[in-house]
Amino acid sequence: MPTLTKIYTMEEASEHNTKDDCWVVIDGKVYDVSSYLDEHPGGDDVLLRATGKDATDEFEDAGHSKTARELMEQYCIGELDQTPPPIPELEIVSKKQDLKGLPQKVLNFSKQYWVVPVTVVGLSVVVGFLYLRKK
Ligand code: HEM
Repeated sequence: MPTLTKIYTMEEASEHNTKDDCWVVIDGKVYDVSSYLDEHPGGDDVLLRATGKDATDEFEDAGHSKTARELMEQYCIGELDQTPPPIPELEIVSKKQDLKGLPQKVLNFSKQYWVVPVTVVGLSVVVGFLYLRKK
């Protein structure tokens, strides 16, 4: 009969981070080492510091023996949820929405872009006319 493996998220596993309730995550597996803390030859402090994250590197760095690896199976309570987090939907911001943030005055001005050149040409005509009349 197949055995059901309990799946935990890293968030769930990291909630167990005290001397009385200590879980560690090593190589995708979750271990409840609460009862092993006092016996651990490497000390309880290293295990407590290894909670709330993937402690695979720390475990491997300590150079654990084959015996240690066999022993740890006793404490395995499940596996880590490895499903990748969903990719957030890209927020498509249309140009129209983008313009919503601009002040109304700027928007109104951009609609009347022709006002500036027309004013310049108009003034030039008036100045030119006055200049010619003076002559
Ligand atoms: C279920 C998990 C674990 C078990 C069963 C376990 C078991 C053991 C055992 C039996 C030893 C004695 C040396 C050996 O036989 O290799 C040991 C040493 C040690 N362990 Fe662990 N360990 C576990 C997790 C960890 C973790 C997560 C870390 C690091 C964050 C760690 C760090 C150490 C250190 C630093 C030593 C001392 C090595 C030395 O003095 O040479 N252990 N462990």
